Amino acid sequence: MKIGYLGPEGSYSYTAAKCYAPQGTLISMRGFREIIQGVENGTIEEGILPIENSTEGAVTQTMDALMETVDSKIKGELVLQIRHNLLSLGESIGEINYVASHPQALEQCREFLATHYPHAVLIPSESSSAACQMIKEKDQASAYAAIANSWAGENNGLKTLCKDIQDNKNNQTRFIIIGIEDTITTGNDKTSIAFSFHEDYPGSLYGILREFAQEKINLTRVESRPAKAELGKYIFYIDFNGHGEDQKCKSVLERIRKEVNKFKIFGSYPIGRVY
Ligand SMILES: O=C(O)C(=O)Cc1ccccc1
Repeated sequence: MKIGYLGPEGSYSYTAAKCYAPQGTLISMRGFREIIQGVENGTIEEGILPIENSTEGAVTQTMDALMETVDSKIKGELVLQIRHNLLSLGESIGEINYVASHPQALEQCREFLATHYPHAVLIPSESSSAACQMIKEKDQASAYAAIANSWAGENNGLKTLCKDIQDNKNNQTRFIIIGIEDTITTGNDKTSIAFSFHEDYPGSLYGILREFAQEKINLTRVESRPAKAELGKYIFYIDFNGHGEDQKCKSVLERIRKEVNKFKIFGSYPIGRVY
């Protein structure tokens, strides 16, 4: 099984992919869009993408990329406990002037950085492990630090200057697995959908939420994202307990489809575990 992840090796996505498929063939990729495209054109069978974090909320790049999927669906999920470390080729904490990592990781360590490195220049990178590779090649490498896991650091000859620097000790990221095939009901599933309204009217969103309430279907996540057409237009994202093929969910989805303008079912999948 070929599984695409945001590489290079040692990223948090790599760790998540290892947890999901210890025997899988992991393929390093450069971005979330490439992973989805890879699944859709068959160069990889599955892809793993971070979708939300307990501190920072939605991974908006993934949310937006999901709206563009054609054949691929969410087929699974897992939650990864994430501990960030400050890594450098140098050994002195005081010398650091630049801190590089994936924007999500920089955000999750915002207070730590503001307290200890208020003057450091933050360098957003493609991934935490790409940041490790990049800083070790700098001329004044001891002025650079990366935020990543220690394994990514060791892989690049970096030392761990500071451990557990995430602002919230219980820092968890949920990853989704995308693939092409439909899943079957397991009895412990979740479904992800998105929709938008043609026009704004009182009670539009309430009407949708009421459908779930009436069937006693539990919502596990509600998000909105700009529709990117004009200010004030949104796409709503909802995750709920149940599989789209369960009779109760199926009839709710059919009713919702009639009430909204754009409607997309991202997939139904077994509720994931925490690693
Ligand atoms: O940069 C990485 O290592 C990633 O896999 C993206 C990411 C960053 C921070 C938390 C979860 C995923």
